[in-house]
Amino acid sequence: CFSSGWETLFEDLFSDLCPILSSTASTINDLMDSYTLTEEEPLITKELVSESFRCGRELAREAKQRGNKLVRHGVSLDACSLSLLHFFSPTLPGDAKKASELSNELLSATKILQMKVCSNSDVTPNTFLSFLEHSPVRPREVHCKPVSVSCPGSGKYRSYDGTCNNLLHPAWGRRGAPFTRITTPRYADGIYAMPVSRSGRALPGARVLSARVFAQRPAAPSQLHSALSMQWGQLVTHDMLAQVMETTDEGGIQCCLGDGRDVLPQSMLNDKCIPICVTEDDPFYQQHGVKCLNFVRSVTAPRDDCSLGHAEQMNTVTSFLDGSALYGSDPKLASKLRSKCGGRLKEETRKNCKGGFLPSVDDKFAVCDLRNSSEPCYLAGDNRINQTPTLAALHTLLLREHNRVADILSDLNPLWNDEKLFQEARRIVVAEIQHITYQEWLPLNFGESYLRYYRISPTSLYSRDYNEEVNPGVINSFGAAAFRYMHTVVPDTIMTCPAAGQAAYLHKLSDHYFNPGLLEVSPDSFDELIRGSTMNHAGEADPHCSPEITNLLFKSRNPWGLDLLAMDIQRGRDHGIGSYNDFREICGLQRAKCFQDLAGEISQDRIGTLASLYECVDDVDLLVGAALERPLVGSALGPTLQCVVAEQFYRTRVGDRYFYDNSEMPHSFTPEQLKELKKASMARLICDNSGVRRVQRRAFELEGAANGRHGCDDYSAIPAVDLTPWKRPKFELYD
Ligand code: HEM
Ligand SMILES: [Ca+2]
Repeated sequence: CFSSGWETLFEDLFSDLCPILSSTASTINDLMDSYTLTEEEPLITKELVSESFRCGRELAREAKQRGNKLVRHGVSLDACSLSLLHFFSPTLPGDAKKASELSNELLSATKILQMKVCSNSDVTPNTFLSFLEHSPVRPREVHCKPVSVSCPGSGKYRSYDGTCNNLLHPAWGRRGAPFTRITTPRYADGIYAMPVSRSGRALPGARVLSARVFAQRPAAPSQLHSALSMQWGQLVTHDMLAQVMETTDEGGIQCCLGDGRDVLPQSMLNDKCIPICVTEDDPFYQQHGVKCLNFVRSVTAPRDDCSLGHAEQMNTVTSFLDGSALYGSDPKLASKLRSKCGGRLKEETRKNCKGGFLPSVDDKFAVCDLRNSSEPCYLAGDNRINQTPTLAALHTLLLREHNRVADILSDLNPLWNDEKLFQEARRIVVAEIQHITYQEWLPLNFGESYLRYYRISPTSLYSRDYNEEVNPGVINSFGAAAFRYMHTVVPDTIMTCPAAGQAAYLHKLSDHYFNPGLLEVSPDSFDELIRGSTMNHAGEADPHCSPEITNLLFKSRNPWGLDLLAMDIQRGRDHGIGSYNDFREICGLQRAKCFQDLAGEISQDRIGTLASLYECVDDVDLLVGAALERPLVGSALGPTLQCVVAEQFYRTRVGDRYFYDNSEMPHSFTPEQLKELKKASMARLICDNSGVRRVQRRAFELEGAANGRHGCDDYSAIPAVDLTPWKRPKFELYD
């Protein structure tokens, strides 16, 4: 198939996989020359698959070496670049890095095989990919780990990395798993190339969409939700998913000239770069002469069986809502976070402060944006911990809760050792996180009656809904599009409030990215920050965002920053998320044939905006189209986003064997214990773990006539979880 006209195939290959790899063309030529097919042979032979894999491996390795070489020649993010902050959080552990490299090899192999097969027959690229989905093709040379997960032990407690939750499919939901999908991906070549419009032309730029759709009006404050509700949402996100960007062995990848003046020339561009272009008439960036925002593709993961096929991105944390942001998603980090005494997590004490603080990270300047080394920078189970002070404060609250629970358990059962105390405290805190999320946070944000109707929130004391056929893995479109709509509720300020009745301070969010110093300005700072988040308004859930995130994200000391909404749109494309129309269809709405068909869900002026930006209704990105839908009653979301978000939280509950209210499992809580756990609330977490003494009963909602403040000692208003049911008979060590 490569004997005639294959030079043009290589042009395609290079533009899709490694656009600037022309230097390696000769290597590929040699490799391809060895391909010959006879009429009698089947279209995809074992030899052909092996050759494609060998060739794909070669290509991927050359691309990697080229990336490293570019860095050695000075194409790298400099130490004070704000784009570097975007890379602060994600670092890939060794095993994940290996998996990502294998995935790049498999993707290149798939591309080569596709080109080979399609140019040699009348098979279309899409038919080829459907064939691969239905009859997995796996190169013999590949060695896959996940298939060999073994599950020893009684399994009373969750593993750290999520393996063995599902005994039939022990790899489901694990750290490092590929995201799952509910629609066909929209890659231009069906495999990995960035999507284009129906006509084949480029889609509208992500920044143009962000500026025209999301930033065209100032964001309004919510009249119902407190900033704490937004913060819990981000914590839930960080528990369930983390995509990380590709890096070279030397560090973050640079795609723009240092000061954002332009995209790097092709010859200097890493093939994982997908920079966000800024137009000359940009309402904000034009005054700073910025034309390029650094952006890099997400790390991909091989399929569980290492077969060929389209790209699937890697979830680097456990998909379960299992406290992994607090405890870590891998045993090594989990062990580092433990004090190994009394079942406690490591904490640091501060002069004149009663409560503990998260431990300090080893290399503060590598992950925080500090002025000097005396400022705090924390270590937690999730490496995005230092992104904002309110996120760090919520982590601290949970750390304190774990240690509080461990201390009480230790008093109740003095013979329990560190391991038993730790695992039981972890089990209780994870149950509290699940309860607060499913009974308090989800209903408030997405509508109580809807969630009950679709059995997303459990209704009776125990539930018997665990289903081992339900994959708890995070759906790609949930993480790379739908749930990111909640970026619209990020307020532009952080509030600290000395005490009820005293004047509160508002701090600009953009002055505090990657610097959690606000927690420790004075001995009362932590309490002031927690009190402030219960009093500050979240943003309204409408398609308008704060400039603090659309112009000034991670700005550090610069006059401009990144644009989170543009990043969300670009990320959706990077992950090949299906179009808005694809999702309308699977969510039970009519597929629109023209823009006007959207009128049932989207107002006329917003349809006009979409039509002015996109060539064709099929081109509309999921996040952009769905964000413009009228919200459902009681929910922040319109029908399409609601469908994706609800599907995810259904899977997260029903696909988790350890979900806190599952009955009839060896690890189920007793009825007395479960009744206590169901008293957990955000307000009680605050009361038990901070110096805040008065708080509204429903802390995710602002204080109001129907949600007055109560003293923390008012246990009928803010019930406490009584841990007495965990007391075991004196001589029973472990059950
Ligand atoms: C101050 C508040 C927040 C900031 C600064 C922030 C920032 C970010 C950043 C920088 C990313 C990565 C973008 C990329 O590279 O693609 C991200 C991803 C994401 N955010 Fe937020 N976010 C905030 C709040 C929230 C909230 C409240 C939610 C939901 C309730 C949320 C949901 C998500 C989701 C689902 C992702 C994708 C995560 C992943 O794939 O790793 N974020 N956010
Ligand atoms: Ca998790």
